[in-house]
Amino acid sequence: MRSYTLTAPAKINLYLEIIGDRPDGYHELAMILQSIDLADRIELHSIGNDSIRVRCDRPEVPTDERNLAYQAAELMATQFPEAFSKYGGVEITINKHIPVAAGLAGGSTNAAAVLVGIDLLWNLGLTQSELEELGANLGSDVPFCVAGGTVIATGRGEQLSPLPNLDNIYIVLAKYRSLEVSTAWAYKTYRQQFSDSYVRDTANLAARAAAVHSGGIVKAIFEKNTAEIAQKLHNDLERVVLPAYPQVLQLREVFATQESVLGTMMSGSGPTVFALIESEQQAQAVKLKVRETIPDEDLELFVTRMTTHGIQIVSSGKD
Ligand SMILES: C[C@](O)(CO)[C@H](O)COP(=O)(O)OP(=O)(O)OC[C@H]1O[C@@H](n2ccc(N)nc2=O)[C@H](O)[C@@H]1O
Ligand SMILES: Nc1ncnc2c1ncn2[C@@H]1O[C@H](COP(=O)(O)OP(=O)(O)OP(=O)(O)O)[C@@H](O)[C@H]1O
Repeated sequence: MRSYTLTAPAKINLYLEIIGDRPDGYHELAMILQSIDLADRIELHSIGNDSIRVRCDRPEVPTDERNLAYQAAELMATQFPEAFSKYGGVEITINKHIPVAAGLAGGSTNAAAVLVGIDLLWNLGLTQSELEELGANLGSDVPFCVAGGTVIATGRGEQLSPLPNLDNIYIVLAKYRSLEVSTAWAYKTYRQQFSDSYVRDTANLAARAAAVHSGGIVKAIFEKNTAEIAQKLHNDLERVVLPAYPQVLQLREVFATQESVLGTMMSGSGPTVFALIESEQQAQAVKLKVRETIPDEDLELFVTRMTTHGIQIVSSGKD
């Protein structure tokens, strides 16, 4: 039986602008997504029957069909029934390092790793864009998780165009373990409160989304100007999440007062807040300072950095 081990990195949103609503109930977005060097480890084993099994070292993560990795395997089985019956089922073991329900695309990146891994296990030879297209059926962040790196994402998040890769920028992440924010709630509340500012003329949506291409942060990314990138961070969802979750607002404020923090923002629909920092040493010092300021054990802090890659294969085997 064959097996693959892959790493599945988390993402942060350097930019998230809500442009309008869509007939499918989702929102039209202009985002810049960035892979970070904090990754789950996913093992895939072919098993000799037609079942899909998921195991995870975090008890709070469901291992049944609610798990996005399970859904990814099920999607592959449905799309490629001949390969499924030829190679048999799959056992997926997830070692979590990415905080759960954090706005860091933890489930989405696990699903992306399963798509990439099953493509290999079943010798399907799918292209990256075919894998991204399959991923869009599972969630808006999944296509980006297949691609990785530094990317502009438009549509509902699934239309990707690559940017020059960023790396060597350090990040401190802060998340309260027990705090979860529903993504659906965040978008719904935004729509209720701020839909006046939406672009109503759908013909203009693409033009408005493209405006981000020439926007300040994209220019800063092309110039690899870290301080400028950090100044241009933006997330519309902060407008609904910060007032509703004072702890998230406090993290933003604590990061903003640290001298070596170049910029700080909430990632996705939260509740994780990140800070961009020039060096690892400074990032470690910021982590210590935040810990001192908020000595709450519920607060998780991570030092990580931007990375240029998405899903990576660590090893393969036959048993
Ligand atoms: C907040 C982000 O993580 C930023 O990258 C994404 O926009 C959300 O990505 P995701 O969790 O993969 O989202 P999905 O699983 O597709 O959708 C979760 C819920 O978020 C809302 N949603 C999501 C994406 C989008 N463009 N518009 C939306 O309104 C929908 O209510 C949906 O029911
Ligand atoms: N493989 C998975 N890993 C983590 N959570 C999962 C997974 N599959 C399903 N879930 C469920 O999805 C919910 C959201 O978890 P996840 O870590 O994906 O959130 P997130 O980082 O906020 O995602 P996103 O940034 O894409 O909105 C959790 O409450 C969990 O029960």
